Amino acid sequence: MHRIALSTARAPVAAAAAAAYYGSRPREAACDPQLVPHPERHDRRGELLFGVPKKGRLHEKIVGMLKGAGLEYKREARLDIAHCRDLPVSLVFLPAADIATYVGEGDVDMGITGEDIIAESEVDVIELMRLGMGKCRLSVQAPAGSTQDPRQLAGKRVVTSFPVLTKKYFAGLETGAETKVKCISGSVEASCGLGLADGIVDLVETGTTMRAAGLEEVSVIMHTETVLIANPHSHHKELIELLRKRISGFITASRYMMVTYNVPRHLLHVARQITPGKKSPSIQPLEDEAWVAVSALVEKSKAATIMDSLEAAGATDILLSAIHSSRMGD
Ligand SMILES: Nc1ncnc2c1ncn2[C@@H]1O[C@H](COP(=O)(O)OP(=O)(O)OP(=O)(O)O)[C@@H](O)[C@H]1O
Ligand SMILES: O=P(O)(O)OC[C@H]1O[C@H](OP(=O)(O)OP(=O)(O)O)[C@H](O)[C@@H]1O
Ligand SMILES: [Mg+2]
Repeated sequence: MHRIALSTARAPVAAAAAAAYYGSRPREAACDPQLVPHPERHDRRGELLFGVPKKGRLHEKIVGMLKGAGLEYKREARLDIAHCRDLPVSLVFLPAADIATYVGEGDVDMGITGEDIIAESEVDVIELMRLGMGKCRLSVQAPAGSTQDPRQLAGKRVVTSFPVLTKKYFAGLETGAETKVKCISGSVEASCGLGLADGIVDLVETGTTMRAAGLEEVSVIMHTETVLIANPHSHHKELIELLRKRISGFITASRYMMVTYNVPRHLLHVARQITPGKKSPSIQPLEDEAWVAVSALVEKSKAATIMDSLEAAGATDILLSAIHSSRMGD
C-alpha cells in the first residue's frame, strides 16, 4: 500500500504529499533537521514534484544520477515521496510506465522515463534532455522462422505492454480484419509460447530475452532512450532549468576525466594534439623553464589510450582524476 495521493489541484497535491511524508507521526518529526533543512519553511507547499521510476532497471541508475547532481534526500521505508534537503523539490517514486502521464496531465513538474512510454502515453511533455541510458528499441517479434514481414501479423493476435503504439502500427498495415491487440504487463515474450499470441511487440536491447523465448525480430517500431521531461504548464520554470543544468553537469562529468602531466616545452605542440581539451588545455609554466604542466579534459573511454600516447610523446607525471560534477555548458 503506497501512501501517495496526487490530485489535479496543485496545492492539495503538495498538502497530500506532505501528509504522506509526515503521515501520522508526531508533529516533532516534521521538525527533524535531517528532514527539514529550512527551518523557516515548515510549510512545504508549492514544491516542485519530480517523478522518478520506483523500481526496475532505471531506478538505481537514476537515483545515483540524482545524488550525483546534488539532490540530497532521505526516503522513509515504503514511502513513495522524499523531500530534498537543499531545494524545494520532492521526489515522487512512481512506476516508470506512469511518469509521462503524471508529467503530461497531472501535477508532477518533471520526470524521468523512456521515450517509448511518452509515445505510448500520448501526452504533451517537454523533452529536456536525453540521459544516455535505457537505450533499446520497440520491435515486432514472432516465433523464429514464422514471419518475414510485419504485414503477415496484421489482423492476427498480437500481445504487448504498448497497446497504443501497437494498434497505431498495425492500423497502417491492415488490409482486412483489425489486429487483435491484447495488453499484458510484463514477460510479454512468453505469450507466443503459451498460445496467447501470434506475435508480440516489446522492447529489445541485447535480444537475449527474445532469442531465449524462440522469437526473432520482424521490424522495429521505434528506438528509445531515457529522457528528462517537464510539464509544459509547470510554474517552476527556473527550478526546472536549475535541475536540468545540475543533471547535465553530472552527466558530462561522468563522461570525462581530467588528465594532468608535465611535458618538455619543445614537445608541447605534440602533447596538445593528444589532449586538446574541451575548449583548450590549461598550460602552466614550471620552475624549470624547459617544462610546462598541462591539464585537460579527456573522454573517460579514451583516457587509457591518451595516457599511453602522452607517455610515448615524452610527457611525465601523468595523472588521471575523476570529475564529480561540472558546469561546462551544453
Ligand atoms: N532491456 C532494456 N534495455 C534498455 N532499456 C530498457 C529495457 N527494458 C526497459 N527499458 C527502458 O526502461 C523503461 C522502464 O522499463 P523497466 O523494465 O525498467 O520498468 P518496469 O518494466 O516497470 O520494471 P520491471 O521490468 O522490473 O517490472 C522502459 O520503458 C524502457 O524505456
Ligand atoms: O533484449 P534484452 O537485453 O533481453 O532486454 C529486453 C527485455 O528487457 C525488458 O524486460 P524486463 O527485464 O524489464 O522484464 P519485463 O518484461 O517483465 O518488464 C523488456 O521488456 C524485454 O523483455
Ligand atoms: Mg520491464
